[in-house]
Amino acid sequence: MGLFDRIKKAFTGKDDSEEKDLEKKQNEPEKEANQSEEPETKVDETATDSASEESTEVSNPETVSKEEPVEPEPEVEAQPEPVKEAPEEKTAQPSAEPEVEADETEQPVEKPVEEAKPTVEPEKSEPVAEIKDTDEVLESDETQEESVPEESATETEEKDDVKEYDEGLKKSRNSFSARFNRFLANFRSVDEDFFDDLEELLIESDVGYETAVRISDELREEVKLENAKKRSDVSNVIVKKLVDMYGEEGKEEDNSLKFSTDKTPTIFLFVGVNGAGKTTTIGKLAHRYQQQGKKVLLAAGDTFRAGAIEQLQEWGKRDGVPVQASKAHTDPASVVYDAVQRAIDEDFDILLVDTAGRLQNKEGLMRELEKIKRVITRELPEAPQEVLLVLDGSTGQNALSQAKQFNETTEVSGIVLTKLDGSSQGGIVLAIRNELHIPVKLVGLGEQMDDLRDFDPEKFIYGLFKELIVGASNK
Ligand SMILES: Nc1nc2c(ncn2[C@@H]2O[C@H](COP(=O)(O)OP(=O)(O)OP(=O)(O)O)[C@@H](O)[C@H]2O)c(=O)[nH]1
Repeated sequence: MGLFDRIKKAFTGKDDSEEKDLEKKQNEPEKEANQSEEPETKVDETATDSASEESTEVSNPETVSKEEPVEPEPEVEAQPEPVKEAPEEKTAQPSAEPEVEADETEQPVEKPVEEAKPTVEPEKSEPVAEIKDTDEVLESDETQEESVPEESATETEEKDDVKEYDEGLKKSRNSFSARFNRFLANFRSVDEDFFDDLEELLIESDVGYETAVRISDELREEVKLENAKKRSDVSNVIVKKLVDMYGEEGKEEDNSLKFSTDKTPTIFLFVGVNGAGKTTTIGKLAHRYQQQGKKVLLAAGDTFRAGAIEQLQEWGKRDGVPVQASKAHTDPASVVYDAVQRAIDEDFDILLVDTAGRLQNKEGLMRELEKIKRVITRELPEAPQEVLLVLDGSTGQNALSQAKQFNETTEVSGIVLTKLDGSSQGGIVLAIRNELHIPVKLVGLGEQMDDLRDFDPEKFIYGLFKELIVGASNK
């Protein structure tokens, strides 16, 4: 079962693959009859697993004859399908986008404070289902009901997670849904223009140029293969393809954070350009580990900017955790050295290291980050357990090029994608996967302490495509 079917089953209780089988069986005699006239449609070897699995299934003519008659097809030229919660108007962009990498001299970074909390409108009563591991999802509902007499803490967290993804990604979702529906509204037939427009839609959604072309090429085959002609079928094939692709690309990916395997402190080094959200992410993570009863220390390694030290100290106060800091413009490597020593001597569990997002030039910054890393590894050979690159998800392709630059010089082990509660185009996750192969490990879904989540691809995809997935089941 592909990711699309799994997610749909988990959230709607419907299994699209079963419906598909049924439809296939119903259409089989028709196809057989046509085979004598038309050359066989070639199955693209690159087509996704779901499509090829389906296409290889052998239908049983006996079963077919017992099934219900084929539903009448709605008109191709029908009005665009109404899609729930997908307002046509563009959702507001954060008015003050942090100028990444821009000025070399001016310090203050404009912060999109206006975006503070996403306006959490009451969601339509969509049942918040839990996304489980593949195997669990495949289990029957009865099994789950029987074995869960009371809700465990993990389950409550899971539900909170789904809710947070759902609410946090609302703007991104609406923005993508609106584009997608505009695209479908222009749908007349599946021709070259259609695929050109589709490519454009995908590029606008930040999946990256190469990925957009690839998806659109694969869809050419799939639309043909599925014999999709009406708008709802075409829409279904596209959404399914996108969702399955998120799953496909991330199959080998390990999204979990690594911790020290002995008694020495775990060290996470945070890198990324100004305003991406490093300090905020450190503050949120410190809160999380502090709540878990861990002893947390923060290191103010951004000595380039006095404000950055104060900002981290503010978070330290809020979280109730100590901050190792020095005066502005001291060597950040020495601050980090002191912090590592302190973490070892005072038995801290976790040390979170903030770094500068900008120096006079890129080479200087990269050299500084290397030096900081060397200092850490010299003291604790297995540390840092993570070098986390923080990227502002709402900056789209800009985030991707930053990631490429950082990755060339610093060995990045994971990505923190922040501000996904703004109008990001979730496609950036796909672009990062396809072009960088670095796992996203954490996502920022707001500015508050609790608005940080471990990256869960399935919940993310549900948050991003909810209406389209649910809508696809109601076709
Ligand atoms: N909406 C939203 N805002 C965020 C998120 N993460 C960070 N921010 C905001 O982004 C702005 C910049 O965050 P910082 O943590 O200061 O970024 P930084 O990378 O440390 O920047 P420098 O300290 O200048 O290097 C702040 O206003 C944060 O509140 C998020 O997930 N969602």
